[in-house]
Amino acid sequence: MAYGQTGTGKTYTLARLGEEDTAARGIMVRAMEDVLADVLLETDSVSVSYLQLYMETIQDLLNPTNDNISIVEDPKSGDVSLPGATLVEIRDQQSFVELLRLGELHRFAANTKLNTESSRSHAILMVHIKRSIKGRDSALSSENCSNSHMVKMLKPPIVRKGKLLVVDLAGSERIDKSGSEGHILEEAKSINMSLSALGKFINSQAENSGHVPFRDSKLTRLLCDSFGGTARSSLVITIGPSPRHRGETTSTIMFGQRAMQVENVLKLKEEFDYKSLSRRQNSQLDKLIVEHERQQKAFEDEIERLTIGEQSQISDAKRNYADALESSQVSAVEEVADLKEILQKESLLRKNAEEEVNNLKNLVALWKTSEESKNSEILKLRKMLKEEVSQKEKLEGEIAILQSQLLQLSSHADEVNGEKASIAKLFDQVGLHKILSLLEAGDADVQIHALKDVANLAAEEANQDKIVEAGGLTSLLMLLRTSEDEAIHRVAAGAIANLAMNETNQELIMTQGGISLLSMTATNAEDPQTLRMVAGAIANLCGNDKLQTKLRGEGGIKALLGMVRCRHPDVLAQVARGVANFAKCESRASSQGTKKERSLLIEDGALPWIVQNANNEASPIRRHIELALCHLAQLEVNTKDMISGGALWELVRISQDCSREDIRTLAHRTLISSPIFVAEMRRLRINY
Ligand SMILES: Nc1ncnc2c1ncn2[C@@H]1O[C@H](COP(=O)(O)OP(=O)(O)OP(=O)(O)O)[C@@H](O)[C@H]1O
Repeated sequence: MAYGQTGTGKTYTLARLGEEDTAARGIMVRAMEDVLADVLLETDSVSVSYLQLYMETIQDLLNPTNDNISIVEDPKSGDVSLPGATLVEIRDQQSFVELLRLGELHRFAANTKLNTESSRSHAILMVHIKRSIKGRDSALSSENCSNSHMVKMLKPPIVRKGKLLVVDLAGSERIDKSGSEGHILEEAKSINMSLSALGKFINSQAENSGHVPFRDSKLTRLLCDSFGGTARSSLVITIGPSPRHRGETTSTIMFGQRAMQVENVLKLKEEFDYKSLSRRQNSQLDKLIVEHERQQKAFEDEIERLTIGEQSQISDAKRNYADALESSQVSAVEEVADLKEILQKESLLRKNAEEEVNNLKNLVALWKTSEESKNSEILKLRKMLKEEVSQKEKLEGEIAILQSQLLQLSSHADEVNGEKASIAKLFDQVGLHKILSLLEAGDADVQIHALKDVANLAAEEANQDKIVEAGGLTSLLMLLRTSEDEAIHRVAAGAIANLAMNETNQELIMTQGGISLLSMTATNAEDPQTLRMVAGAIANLCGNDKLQTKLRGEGGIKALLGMVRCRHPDVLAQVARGVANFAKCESRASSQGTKKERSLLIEDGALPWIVQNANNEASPIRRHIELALCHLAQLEVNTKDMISGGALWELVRISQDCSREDIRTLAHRTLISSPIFVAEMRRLRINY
């Protein structure tokens, strides 16, 4: 606030704009520069009113038509405000300077109207500064919408306020000195009155008196919250250096001295910013509404989605239930049918079981009735058994005596070696049945002696039928089958060979499996005499026209030919005899027209051995083989094999060199009767 005599530089000090020279800037411009330098656009606001107080009337320098602005005092805080004054928000220094220029222009126009260069009014620049205090109400900016945050939002933000008054007081001068009168006088009185009231106001504050008379003028009413108290106050006093203004100067200095005694206690002014709170709450509410609508929409979508899913599941469950119900009904029907079938089977089984039980009951009854008769029969049988046992003991005694006699006779028979009279005597004395029964004796010596006797008996044709009828053949074959003694095999085979001379016996031997047993014995035997007996038996069988196929089929031919492994001439002679017998039968069958196939001997691979032994040194062998070749040559189907096997040369030799004339003739006749042999001999240039 500038106080001083008219024309001493108050306006110069406060209101100069200093546009051309920054050093000439007044306090108003400099103060605004300081304010704007600290302003934060986000939180702070700076707004300005520019007024003048003239004749106790407050006029708006920013809007001259607004010329009677009333003062409002807050009874609680004591704050003074001018709600009717134009309030312009300042963003930068330039706009403020423009505003000051506009205000000065209006003030200058008023002074001109009054025909004075002097300022006859108090010019008042009011700068309002507000700053929102952050941090204390940070919750208000939260985007969250929880209840706890909502509670915090009810607490309004704080706004810190400041007010700067720059007052260019009208000049103080003594009325008498200025010599004014009329309106000027009234004007001067008004100025003096207000300055006087200001002086009293300052005095009372300087003296710290309980009563501060600020209602005496509008100037003090305007300044009551800005000078002293909680405000910081600065007073510029201006004086005129001329001695003639000594009194004014003294008065001005004394005014200043009093003002210096005013004490002030600075206090921050803060208040709740309910407007900001309301704006923020509205904004927050809008966001909450949007969020709520979004969540509502999401909830409805989720409900719809779940409903669709549930409906799908319900329809699936219904369908599955229907399927399950249908399949369970089908399976139930099938199960009932199965159970019925099982029940029928069980009923049938039960019925059968009941019948079985009845049958068993009947059998038990029968058994009980027949038990007594059986018991008596058992007693009878036991009695018979007892008699049989005593009879058996008696017979065993007889057998022992006979065995003794037999041994004596047998040794005697061996001594006379083949005397038929002795054998016949034996036959008559002992009896065939008893001799055959000794074949089963446990004593090996008795057994072999009995066997030799049977073999000797079988050598005579008269005895053969009797031996067979008495079961001798069966016993002999049994010995081949069961005995492991080769001597027994040899004698038994000899006996069988003797019996095999008879055509009827030959068939019996075959029927009772004799071929297999003889073949088995031939395979296992090593002794040439055993082989000779076996070969002799088979050779006899080979002479039976009816048994050709069966003999060969049961392995008889192979067994016969297999025995040539033993090179003993007696064995080979029997083999050759068998081959000749077999070939003779085939030849006979061929001439009768019952055989047309190739010889079974050739089939079984006998030809090479026959050709090889056709000129054997041993005459029995050679003779049988020569006969065999002649018989084989009788079959036209054998000729090719015989030619390729070298038999033709042997036949030619036989027909020319054989010692027996009948064989020579047979060979010759055979050769010339075969066109194939004739053609081959011609091809080979054999001069025949
Ligand atoms: N320090 C100064 N240097 C130069 N000139 C000055 C100085 N102070 C004031 N003046 C000049 O004196 C004249 C009057 O000054 P100014 O108008 O500021 O006085 P005032 O105290 O405001 O007068 P009033 O009370 O009548 O309005 C002006 O022309 C001004 O330029």
